[in-house]
Amino acid sequence: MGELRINKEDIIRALSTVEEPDLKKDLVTLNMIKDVELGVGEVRFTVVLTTPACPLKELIRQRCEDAIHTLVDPELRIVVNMTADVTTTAFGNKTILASVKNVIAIASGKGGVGKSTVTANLAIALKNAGAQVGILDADIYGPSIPVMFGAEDLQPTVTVIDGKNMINPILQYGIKMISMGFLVPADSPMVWRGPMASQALKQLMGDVNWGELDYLLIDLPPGTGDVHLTLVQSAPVTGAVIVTTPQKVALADAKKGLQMFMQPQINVPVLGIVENMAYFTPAELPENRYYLFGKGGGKWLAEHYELPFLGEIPLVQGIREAGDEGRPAATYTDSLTALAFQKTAEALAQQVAIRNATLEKTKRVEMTV
Ligand SMILES: Nc1ncnc2c1ncn2[C@@H]1O[C@H](COP(=O)(O)OP(=O)(O)OP(=O)(O)O)[C@@H](O)[C@H]1O
Repeated sequence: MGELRINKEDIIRALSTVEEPDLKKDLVTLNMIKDVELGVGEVRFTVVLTTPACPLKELIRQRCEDAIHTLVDPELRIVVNMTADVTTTAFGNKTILASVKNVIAIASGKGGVGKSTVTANLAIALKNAGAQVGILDADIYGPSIPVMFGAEDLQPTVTVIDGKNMINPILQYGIKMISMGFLVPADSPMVWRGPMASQALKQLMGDVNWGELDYLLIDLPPGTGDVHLTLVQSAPVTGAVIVTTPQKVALADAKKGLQMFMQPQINVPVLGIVENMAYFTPAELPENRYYLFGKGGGKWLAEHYELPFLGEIPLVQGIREAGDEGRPAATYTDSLTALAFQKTAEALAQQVAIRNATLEKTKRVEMTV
């Protein structure tokens, strides 16, 4: 114990044998170990993860403890403080969304597959893990985020910053949010809404006082259209998530959605697929699963395109009711539904971290068309 005269270098050497399972480098090389302090019979240090929603948190902690016990002293008391500093590749000469670390587009090919529901609940799950999260509801054809968060009667306020009018996002359940619904009248004709939508999206990215965010989730309209192009042309998008149901028709449209992001001129990494309404589970029989829309379609799509499968969300009455009540299901943290969203959010945060560690910086898409 104390008389072995352990020093900080011994601890660092031991921790440099612990590999970050996703990033495939050791924790010391990745600069994830901070504040090593030795006391009598005890060592304390901090592990700075790449996301607070890291699904490997406990595994990493265990491996650190094992390495020190094996290589330094089997008796040493170890106190590991796990924190996170969310990574980004978007900083630099970025002017739009300058304080947002990761812009994540949530898309679906087909309408009504639950894209907004998934966006709302992933945001809550990421926030519950400790991240700073915002939602930009860019779904011009049915901006449902305000209703899902019970915010439909709220109006954003404006603050003047450096002589410029900035819109303050609405804060509900710890999520900063803004919606197209606040800017584009829902009853305006479709032909107007198209060009207005692109303009409004630029405004919602550029003129909103977002503050510092780890993740900004953009709820896109279904399909592939002007709003999608405006997004990738105006802001560096970290990656896209495709939401689908297991149904054949939804999968066919989901393919179109993901192919759009994968086009060489657009080249936004697809972070993964979420399968919503994967199976029906009655509240009174949570063990029973009924595959109403077919089984495993989302997983198949992910495998086919060699993309990560982020998770499956059951079809449950509670999710629909929570959405209608204005309080997303993931806020009821002890439910099975919240667990499904938590797992999916962790898988998403993990893919963002891997993407930031391995791929090149996000760029705005330059297009001449
Ligand atoms: N897993 C689920 N379980 C139960 N109901 C769900 C689930 N996912 C979505 N819903 C319900 O399905 C309806 C459509 O969902 P949502 O509005 O999220 O879809 P969307 O894909 O965003 O639609 P849009 O085409 O309007 O953009 C909503 O009433 C929602 O509450």
